Amino acid sequence: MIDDKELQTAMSMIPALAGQTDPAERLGGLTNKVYRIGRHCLRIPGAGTEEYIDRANEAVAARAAAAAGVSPKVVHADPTTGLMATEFIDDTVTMSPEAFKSRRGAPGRAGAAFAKLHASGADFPFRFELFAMIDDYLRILSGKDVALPEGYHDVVAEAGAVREALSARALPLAPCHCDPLRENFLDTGDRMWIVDWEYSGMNDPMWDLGDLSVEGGFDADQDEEMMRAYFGAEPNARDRGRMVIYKAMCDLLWTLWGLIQLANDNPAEDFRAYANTRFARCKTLMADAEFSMHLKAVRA
Ligand SMILES: Nc1ncnc2c1ncn2[C@@H]1O[C@H](COP(=O)(O)OP(=O)(O)O)[C@@H](O)[C@H]1O
Ligand SMILES: N[C@@H](CCOP(=O)(O)O)C(=O)O
Repeated sequence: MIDDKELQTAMSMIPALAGQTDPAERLGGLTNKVYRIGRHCLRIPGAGTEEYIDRANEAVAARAAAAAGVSPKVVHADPTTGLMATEFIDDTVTMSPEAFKSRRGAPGRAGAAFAKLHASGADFPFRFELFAMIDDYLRILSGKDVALPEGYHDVVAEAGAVREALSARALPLAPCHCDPLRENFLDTGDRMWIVDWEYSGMNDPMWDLGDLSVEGGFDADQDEEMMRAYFGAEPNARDRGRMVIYKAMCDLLWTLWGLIQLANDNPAEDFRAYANTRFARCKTLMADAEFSMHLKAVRA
């Protein structure tokens, strides 16, 4: 008997879970409550996520990603409340920077999973556009009592050159995950599953690769392995450049996401430190001599 009112209510709303007697095991999760219950994974949306997550978009994307063969089958997805259940994928390792290093071929398997997703032909309802997302998060934050890191607006202004370079030679939009945290990658050793479609949308496909590189703490060899598996060949300077530029840009965006968590009193971690660390890394990456070289390659 599950002794948790919220969990019981959630289960009662999902036909596949109603009346289940298997014990519920709480899994990791930064903003939501995620449980394993028998053959299923149940996700109860976290407080405040309705401000910035479109659950109808997520439901479409999660189903399309499952159809593309990169994500577990969706058993239930309520486009209004965001209550979701998927098939639980057994015998996987939830990825971490250490696991991406120690599990041979893991960056390549992640690259191959992205290639499958991006080439799937899926049409996600949301358009994930970095600078529109920054504006949106700034608007949400303007109604909250949280200070931006000093110099944030200056760096956004500086990123104007990045925006111009990226749009000068824009790649066709692809259905992207857009939030490839390492914990969203589940490795069987033969293939990489991807979960959690909350932020997904049509996007520049190189965003997914750059973001995973940062989240997975990849070194240059791991970047190359991921890109070679993705392209099925050595990447050209322009694609490599886009990937590297997005490493800094995802830090610029997720800094604001961290501040929203801080304002919403999310207890999962110290989100002031999280935002400061991401913003500092963004500035370091943008100041690197290689960054200008990659910008040049993107424009060429
Ligand atoms: N279908 C699934 N099968 C196995 N494990 C899963 C599944 N879905 C999620 N998980 C595990 O639960 C964790 C948290 O899920 P996630 O949806 O990413 O929550 P959050 O968005 O709050 O981080 C994942 O890191 C993964 O380990
Ligand atoms: N987009 C954020 C993390 C979102 O985490 P989730 O666990 O709520 O999906 C980031 O990249 O930091």
